[in-house]
Amino acid sequence: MAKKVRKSKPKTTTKGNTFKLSKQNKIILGSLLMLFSIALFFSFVSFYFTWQDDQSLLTQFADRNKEAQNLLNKFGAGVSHFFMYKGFGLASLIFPFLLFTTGLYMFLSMQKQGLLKKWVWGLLFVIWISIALGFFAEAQPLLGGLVGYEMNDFLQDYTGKIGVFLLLLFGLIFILVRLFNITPDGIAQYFKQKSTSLASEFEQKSTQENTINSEKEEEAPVIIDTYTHKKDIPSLKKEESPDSFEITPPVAEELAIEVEKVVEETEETDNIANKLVDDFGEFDPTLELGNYKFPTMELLDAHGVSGGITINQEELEENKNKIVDTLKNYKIGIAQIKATIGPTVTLYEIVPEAGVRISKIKNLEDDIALSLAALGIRIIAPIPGKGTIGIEVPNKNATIVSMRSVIASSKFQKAEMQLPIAFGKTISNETFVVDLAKMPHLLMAGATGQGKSVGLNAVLTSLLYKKHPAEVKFILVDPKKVELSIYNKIERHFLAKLPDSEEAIITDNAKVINTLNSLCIEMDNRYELLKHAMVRNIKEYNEKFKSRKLNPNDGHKFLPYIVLVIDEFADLIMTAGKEVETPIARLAQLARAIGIHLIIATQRPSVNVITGIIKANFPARIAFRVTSKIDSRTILDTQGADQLIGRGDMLYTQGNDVTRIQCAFVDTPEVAKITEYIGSQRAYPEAHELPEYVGDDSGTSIDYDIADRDAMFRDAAEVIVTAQQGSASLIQRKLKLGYNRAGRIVDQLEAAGIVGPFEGSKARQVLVPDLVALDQLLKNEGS
Ligand SMILES: Nc1ncnc2c1ncn2[C@@H]1O[C@H](COP(=O)(O)OP(=O)(O)OP(=O)(O)O)[C@@H](O)[C@H]1O
Repeated sequence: MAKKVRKSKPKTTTKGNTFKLSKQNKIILGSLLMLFSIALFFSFVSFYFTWQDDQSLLTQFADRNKEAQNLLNKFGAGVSHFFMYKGFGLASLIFPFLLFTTGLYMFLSMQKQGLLKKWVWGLLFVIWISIALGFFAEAQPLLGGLVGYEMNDFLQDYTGKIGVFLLLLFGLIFILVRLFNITPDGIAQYFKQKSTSLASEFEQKSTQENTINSEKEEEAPVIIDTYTHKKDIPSLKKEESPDSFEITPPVAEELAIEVEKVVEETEETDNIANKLVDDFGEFDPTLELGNYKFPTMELLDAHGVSGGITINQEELEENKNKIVDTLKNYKIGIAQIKATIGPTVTLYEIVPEAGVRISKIKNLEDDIALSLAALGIRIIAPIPGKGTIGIEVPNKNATIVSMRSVIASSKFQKAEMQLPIAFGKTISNETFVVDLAKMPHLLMAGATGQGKSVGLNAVLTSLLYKKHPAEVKFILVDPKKVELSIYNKIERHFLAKLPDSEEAIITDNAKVINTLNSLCIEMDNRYELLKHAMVRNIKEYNEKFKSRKLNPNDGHKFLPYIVLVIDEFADLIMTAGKEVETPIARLAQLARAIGIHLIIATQRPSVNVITGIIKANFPARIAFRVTSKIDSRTILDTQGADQLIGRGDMLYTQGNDVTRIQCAFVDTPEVAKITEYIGSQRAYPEAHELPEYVGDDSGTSIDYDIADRDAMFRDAAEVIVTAQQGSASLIQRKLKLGYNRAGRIVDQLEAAGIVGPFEGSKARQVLVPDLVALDQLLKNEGS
């Protein structure tokens, strides 16, 4: 990981409009500015003494024989002439100071907030001084420069000398009040303070004198009354002692309170993260395959469709008449009729005459369909949110919606989604794009030969066109063994698999169970990471990781989305039943936040395949044509899928609304070309590895044979003894093992007498004090 960090090239990054420099560049630029400002300062100062001599030189810069008197020679003479003579005169001296400060800010990487203020005030000063000098030292135009002279000239033309004077005075007041915070109150306060301090000084002096006097008086002889024997205490007693002198504090009103600005402390982790981002730029997960090229549009076929949909006027008229006549038979008058032509069906929207109840039309749905005598008619009464009645009539010549056209659509290209999928086109010919991450899982059903596999390919193709291999991984389950095998070529780019499996595409049902359980472990691990990172979902987690706020040494890493595709779910449920259903249900319930999404396709949408628990967790569903109304209800909870015309004609629902879509068509050779294109590029060393899962049948008996011990047994024992903490998660982390395997090793450690028995939530006690004792124990065991 550290390697990757070092590799990340950009020293400067542009993020939005902010321009960030690396620390080294700041030092370089800062020192350049400081040195330049010093050069400017010297040339400006020497300009005052040399300008007359150098004036003739200004037109002869190219002549190398001529030398200027300015300390910085021709450069100094030229720049100074520009700034001082043609510019602001003496006030130009402020520029080197501003530049020097800017350089210093950069050099020390200080916060930039105060700098802008300095520049604004600096420029105001420059203008004010230049005008003021132009006004008061009219005889010496060099002091105010050309700007000062011209501005004075201009202002005097309009306001006269007095006007300019008043304007200058106002400028001075403005600067004094705003910049130095000098107010009449402040001045009064200042004099008051002065007078009080003078008074107290005076008092102090007089106190000193008093004490001297009293000392003197104390020395005076005490006169004792011979009659009363009372000491005649000198009159001093009656006088107030100087100690009782009261200093009246200034009245609160007169005190101007100055509020110190609270400087917000920034969190240290942020600082470190910001520094890392400054130095290395944001973490780029795609860097390892930095040269990866997304598949091009040429790989997809247009399927003979060049333009949009052709409108067959005759057909439109014919269908309209049929609808009007049919409805007339049922005594339903039509006030208005409108047609929207889609790729496979045309939607006729009808506004019935006033007084016709929509429920009447709804009841006649089947009869109307029969009268229209066409396959695939669907009546929507009323169209949700419109109050019209829709009758979908299939076009005589359906237009194929090519994958190329939907991928090329700006809706898909501009989609700012996490996992955008272009399914096809709606009835109004709009490209239909949805976010798989929002679904968050998808159920697809349809009778055989109606377009499921094409639909799955459309989903996968959409993701391949939009996502980098670092961002998404697929787990493909294909019991039919042939449908998804073309994706083998992108194994090391886009596929994820179990550690020891050879094939990345899973065709064996037993392996599916292991994979699903492994995904559950991955889910738990990811939740653990999210918890430590204190974020709620994968998007926030990855953003935090990219901005280098999460330390890879704590196990944090960039998390790709994982999309699990199961092509024939019915087959799986029939053979594995609960063993498959339980992890699927768990994943479906919990995996959405951590970026694991399921796509399940099935031919047989019966209730024992799509069980209640699965349905409850798959709100997004797609139905291709099915054979019965019951099947349609099983998938969509409504009928309609039985009236589709097949060949990619589908209904999509994500909650209540049902949308009719013509699925985009992508043929197997096209997919092969895409996978070939991706597969021929540089890849990761191997497919993305899922956590290891060892099935329960491997047994967890406590009587382990020494020979049956796990290969990592000794390493695990050393980890446990060194840390003196008997926990499976420690082994898991340190040795990068799956949860189950680590659990099994802990059992073996218990059997070997290295750790104590299970103690509930507490870690097990470690019975071996150190590595020497462990070595001894294992040696004795062997002998
Ligand atoms: N979107 C589409 N546009 C045009 N034709 C399509 C579309 N989808 C499918 N078809 C046609 O239907 C045929 C069967 O499609 P597909 O192989 O996807 O069916 P399926 O439902 O997966 O069948 P099975 O379950 O037997 O595998 C395709 O070969 C193609 O000719």
